[in-house]
Parts: sequence; C-alpha cells; structure tokens
Amino acid sequence: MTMSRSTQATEHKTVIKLGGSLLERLTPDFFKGIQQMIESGKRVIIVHGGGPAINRKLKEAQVETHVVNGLRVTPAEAIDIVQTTLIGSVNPWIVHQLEQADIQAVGLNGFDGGLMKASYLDQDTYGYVGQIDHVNPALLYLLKDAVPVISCIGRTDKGQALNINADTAAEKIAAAIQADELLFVTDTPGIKVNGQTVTTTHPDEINGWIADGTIYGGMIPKVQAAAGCLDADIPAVRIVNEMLEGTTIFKEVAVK
Ligand SMILES: Nc1ncnc2c1ncn2[C@@H]1O[C@H](COP(=O)(O)OP(=O)(O)O)[C@@H](O)[C@H]1O
Ligand SMILES: CC(=O)N[C@@H](CCC(=O)OP(=O)(O)O)C(=O)O
Repeated sequence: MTMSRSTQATEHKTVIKLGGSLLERLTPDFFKGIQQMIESGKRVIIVHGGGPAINRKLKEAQVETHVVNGLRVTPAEAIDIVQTTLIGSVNPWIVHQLEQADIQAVGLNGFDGGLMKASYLDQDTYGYVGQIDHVNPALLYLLKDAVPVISCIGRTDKGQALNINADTAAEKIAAAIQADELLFVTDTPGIKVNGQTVTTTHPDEINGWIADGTIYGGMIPKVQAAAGCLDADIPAVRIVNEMLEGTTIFKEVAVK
C-alpha cells in the first residue's frame, strides 16, 4: 500500500548509516534498539557501507586499491568485487539481522527503482567511483512496513554500477526524503579531539579540525556528508557508536 503525500510529510524519518567498521560487532541489542525506534513511530531507512569486507574480497582476488581523499580509487577489476560484496554479502547479512529482531527488511541498491542515479566523479582520478546525480525515493515510500536496507552502489544511465562512499549515499538519501535525523553509526563515539569526544560542534569548527589533521581518513567523508545534510535542512545529524553515543553536529554555534 502506498502512503499518502501527507503521511510522508508528517512521519518522523530516521536515516541510519551503518559503517563497515563496526558491522561485524553489532549485537542483537543494537537491532532491538532499531525495533524500539520503529515501535515509537519512526520510519527507519538504513544505508550501509562495508569497507573492511570489500578489502578482504579484494585481497582474496589479489586486486590492490588505494584511497584518495577518503574515497577508494576503484579500477575496472575492482568494481565487480565491490558490487558483489556489498549487494551479495553485506546487504543480506544486515537484512537477516533485522529479520532476527522481528523487523521486516528489504535489501536495495541504487539500481532498484532508479534509487541512485550516478555519474563518474572523475574517472581519470577515481575510476569507477560515482557521484549521485538523482535520488528517486518512490520505492522507499512503497515499502511502508519494511525497513529499506540500501547498498551504496549507484548506476549510470547506461547501467554501469559505480562505487559510492556510503556516507555520501546516506546524505543524499536523507536529503531526498527530507529526513528528520541522520545517524552515522561507526566504530568510534563521535568526533574526538585530543582523545576526548566532542558532544556538539558545527561545520566551521569541523573544517578547522580537517585542516589541522585532527579529523582524517574515513571521518572526512562522514563530516562532509553531515555538513551537506545540514545545508539540506536536515535538523539533526549525529556521529555515534553502536550505543548511539557521540557527537551532534548543528548548523551553527548554539547561542548561549
Ligand atoms: N577526529 C576523529 N575522531 C574520531 N575518529 C576519527 C577522527 N579522525 C579520523 N577518525 C577515524 O575515522 C574512523 C571512522 O571512519 P571509518 O573507518 O571510515 O568508519 P565507517 O566504516 O563507519 O564509515 C575512526 O575509526 C577513526 O580511525
Ligand atoms: C568510493 C568509496 O570509497 N566507496 C566505499 C564504499 C563502502 C563504504 O563507504 O564503506 P564504509 O562505510 O565502511 O566506509 C569503499 O569502496 O570502501
């Protein structure tokens, strides 16, 4: 059954990005927590990565890749491995964990229903890495009673799969459905500065931490995606661990 436009506008939508860094240590309690969110009336949409699983499969196939600006440079011989690992292995594992917690779930990727149309970010530099040009969320609205679990694979007009950073995919999905909140669930309790978790921050402060090296590696696309969400008027963006503890990022400095 499809939801009416008014239902779509009023229901509370939470996008949860599950990072590959912590996927394998998520416990049944984490998935029960998602069930509680749903019971409290929230619509939950999951976008997932799977960097470590991709690394393992690439190693088995003896394909080497490297990272530039937090993105995996993805040559022709790697894109099939990225696609099959995310869609064929990581995605069904998450769907299964949700089903075990009595949550109906449906695995999706950018091909399904034209969900994430993409083009090459910069083929000379990054190979088969995509930037999302258009999100078609119609299919998400059809899945009223099931949690969509979305792999970060986009597709070109010609049907080529492209590798998309999962943080960026979560940002674009959240913006397209005007989510009420986006949670980046990762392997660290938020942004750390001098070893201490920062509880609240804003993009200006974050840019300073990128410039001085306090924020590096995989945290960079995460905070950039968070800033993109705030620009798209998503009111709440959080970077948290599996206990949902971490950093909340606001658009501006809170007025005291
Ligand atoms: N300032 C920072 N605070 C916390 N983590 C940081 C920071 N800068 C870089 N990182 C790194 O970012 C990692 C999380 O990013 P990543 O491994 O890509 O996670 P995910 O797979 O969840 O997307 C942390 O484990 C840590 O190594
Ligand atoms: C272009 C690019 O970097 N794609 C990522 C997609 C997976 C991902 O983002 O996984 P995490 O959430 O675990 O980081 C990659 O190939 O690793």
